[in-house]
Amino acid sequence: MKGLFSWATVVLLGFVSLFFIMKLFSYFQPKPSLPPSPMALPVIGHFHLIGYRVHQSFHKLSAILRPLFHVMLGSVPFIVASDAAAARDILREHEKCFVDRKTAETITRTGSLKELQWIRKEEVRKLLGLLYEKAERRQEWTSGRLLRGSATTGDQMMNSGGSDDCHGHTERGGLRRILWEHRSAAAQKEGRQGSLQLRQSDGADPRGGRAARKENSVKTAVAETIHHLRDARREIESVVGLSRLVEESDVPNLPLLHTIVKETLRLHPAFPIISRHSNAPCKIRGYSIPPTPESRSTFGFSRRCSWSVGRSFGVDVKGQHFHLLPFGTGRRMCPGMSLALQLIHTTLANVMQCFELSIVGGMAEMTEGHGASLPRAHRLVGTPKARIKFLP
Ligand code: HEM
Repeated sequence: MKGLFSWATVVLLGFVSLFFIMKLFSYFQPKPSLPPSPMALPVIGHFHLIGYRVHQSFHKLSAILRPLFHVMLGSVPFIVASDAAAARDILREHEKCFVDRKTAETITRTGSLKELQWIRKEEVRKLLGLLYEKAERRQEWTSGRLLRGSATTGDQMMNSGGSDDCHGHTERGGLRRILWEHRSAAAQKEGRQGSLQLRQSDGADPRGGRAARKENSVKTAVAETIHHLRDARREIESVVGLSRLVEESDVPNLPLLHTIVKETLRLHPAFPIISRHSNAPCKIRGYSIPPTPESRSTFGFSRRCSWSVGRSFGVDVKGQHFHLLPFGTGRRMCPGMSLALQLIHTTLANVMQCFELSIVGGMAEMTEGHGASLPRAHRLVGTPKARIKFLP
């Protein structure tokens, strides 16, 4: 028993001295000067400061530590940029260091968007058909259930056009086929730019992720729009009239609709945190950023502008203005942006044109839920009343 006790003491002393020797070594190693951070706890780092809604936790920290700070998620440093200038430094000035992300490859070609317009039209009509049905039966509608169909359009476009299945459940359909055909050629190219781009996407289920993002944006836009329906509808009626449905080609002539969508993306970004890995050491604002996982939050700076119905506030959502980056920017920005914007605008315009929507309870509850694609915490439940009937 006595021998066992002395062995345990020797092992324990060994571990303690190893710990102190390692500490001593690390003390003399040159350290990168990371941006400031709040007080960290041993082992867990800053996990105790991060809540369910990670972007909101970053936003709170950025009120004290803006514009650039770091948090330790366990032993992993996360650099967070929380204003437009810092985001610009990272995403434009040092873009080459932050183009990395993990896993699956995806490809996009701008021409395909036009070719596959029929799918989007079909999906929007399906949604309108469902709403007409609900209106006739005087049933309530739940945004989640109604929009699930249209949210799969992106996925259909990725797949459709395959030789044996027009809705393309084959690996070589549609954009996926284009990806297949061009992957090897594109991989050999040095500059991966132009209308054909080789990209990587994050997440274990990228298709589910982007469908959810678009679906959430349409739902939130519907909820936001309900407050500004009358003006938006007047605009649609003066531009398109009452004899036909709004088409994609009408969208550029509907500035109020654009403002509503833009404001929705600003107030409720479908993707509030965009994370990139740094693939090379770089210096930003005097801080040394090591080649480790890095992240920035669009949340802090995307809510600065004020709601302005009726006029666009001169900021675009296509990655040019670092105040508002719902689709990211640069080489790794969202390749589904044009598709998502087309769908959000036309779906919203068609719903506004055809239906009078009222929300059960009177007001839309806009509290944020949690999840990477930021769903709303409460479902939007309402009652549709048909204004004009276009479908048979
Ligand atoms: C409202 C809808 C959407 C929003 C707000 C959105 C937002 C984003 C954002 C912020 C990124 C990261 C960009 C960056 O790091 O700079 C991204 C990446 C991506 N998005 Fe979207 N997205 C939407 C819809 C879609 C759709 C419909 C598709 C496909 C059909 C799509 C496909 C992708 C892919 C493949 C990536 C990864 C790109 C890469 O890593 O290079 N997204 N998206």
